[in-house]
Amino acid sequence: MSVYTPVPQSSLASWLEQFELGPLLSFRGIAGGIENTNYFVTTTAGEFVLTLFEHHAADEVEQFVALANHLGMANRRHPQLSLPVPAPVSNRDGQWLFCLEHKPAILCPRLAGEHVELPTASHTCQAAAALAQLHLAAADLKVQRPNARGLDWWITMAGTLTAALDDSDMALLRDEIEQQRLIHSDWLALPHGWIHGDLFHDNVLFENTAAGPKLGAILDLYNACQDAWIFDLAIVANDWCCDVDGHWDETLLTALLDGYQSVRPFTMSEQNLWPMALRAAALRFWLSRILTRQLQAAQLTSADGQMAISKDPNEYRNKLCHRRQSAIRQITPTGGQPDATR
Ligand SMILES: Nc1ncnc2c1ncn2[C@@H]1O[C@H](COP(=O)(O)OP(=O)(O)O)[C@@H](O)[C@H]1O
Ligand SMILES: N[C@@H](CCOP(=O)(O)O)C(=O)O
Repeated sequence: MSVYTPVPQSSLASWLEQFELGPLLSFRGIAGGIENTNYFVTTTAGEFVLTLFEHHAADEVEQFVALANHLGMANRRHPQLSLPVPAPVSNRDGQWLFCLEHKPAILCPRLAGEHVELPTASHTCQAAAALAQLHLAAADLKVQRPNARGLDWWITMAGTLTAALDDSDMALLRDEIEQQRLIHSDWLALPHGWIHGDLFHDNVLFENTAAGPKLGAILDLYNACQDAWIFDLAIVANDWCCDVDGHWDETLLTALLDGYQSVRPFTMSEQNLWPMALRAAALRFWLSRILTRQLQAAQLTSADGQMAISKDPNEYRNKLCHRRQSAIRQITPTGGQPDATR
């Protein structure tokens, strides 16, 4: 499980004394995370999630939390929105960012809902609509955070992988980066803003209601940054709407595109660059999964690592190959909005 930093019960109990949350009743590590250490924590005041950031400095955490607070406020101000994002709880002094076991740490309310293993059209449509709402609601947030896993990072990563990849994967990687480089000025002209950056289906919770599934939580804003909005939707498409080899589920893809465009229709330039956005999104997670594997292997050989969930990088290589080979369907039958209206 992905608990990299153990927190002893006595440390947690005394740390919790600074909040108005009553005493610790129970806690347990959360197996599902990849990057950070997470615990479910129960006190007499309710259920919370403790996150210890394994790879982020305190100032980066402040940026994510600024985004979470901004979205949370938009959600409260506009009840028609569906942006349930967890924002941290403050202690008696108003402090919400802490150092626990030498790591930046926050405590958030546990939001309602469960993970969905096999999203349906309803799940996918709601997630896509929420993503478009997130894009619009974050547009007036002043905090800046460029994408640290964009083109420059792909080029740097490729330079480190000559020994790790075979010749055909290396050729694929180099060619894809070159093709992305060629359209980069068009990419920069796309509608941009804050993106979630990692809205995989394991980062969304749904509640079961009498009226059907209802989006309960949007989690893990820790890859949030500024980039092209359709790149964010392409990340969702590649995870929610196809099999591990990249073959589309047309029903889910239609639900995704309809859900997003019910809130924010595409511009012409977004429609044109959608195929390249799908490829860019596949490339980004192929590379980050390779890096995660390498870091986890290094941790285990240094003997201080614990069992961690590691996702298969080749899934995203295969999706990239599929996106390069297949004819990509048009986003809208009637064409996108002129870019001037964005
Ligand atoms: N506020 C929350 N409410 C409910 N569950 C949460 C909350 N935060 C995290 N979780 C649970 O913890 C899991 C891991 O959290 P996540 O932020 O995705 O970690 P990581 O960054 O390590 O991938 C989530 O998939 C979810 O099951
Ligand atoms: N959801 C991602 C993991 C998160 O991305 P990272 O860049 O923070 O490692 C995946 O499934 O690969």
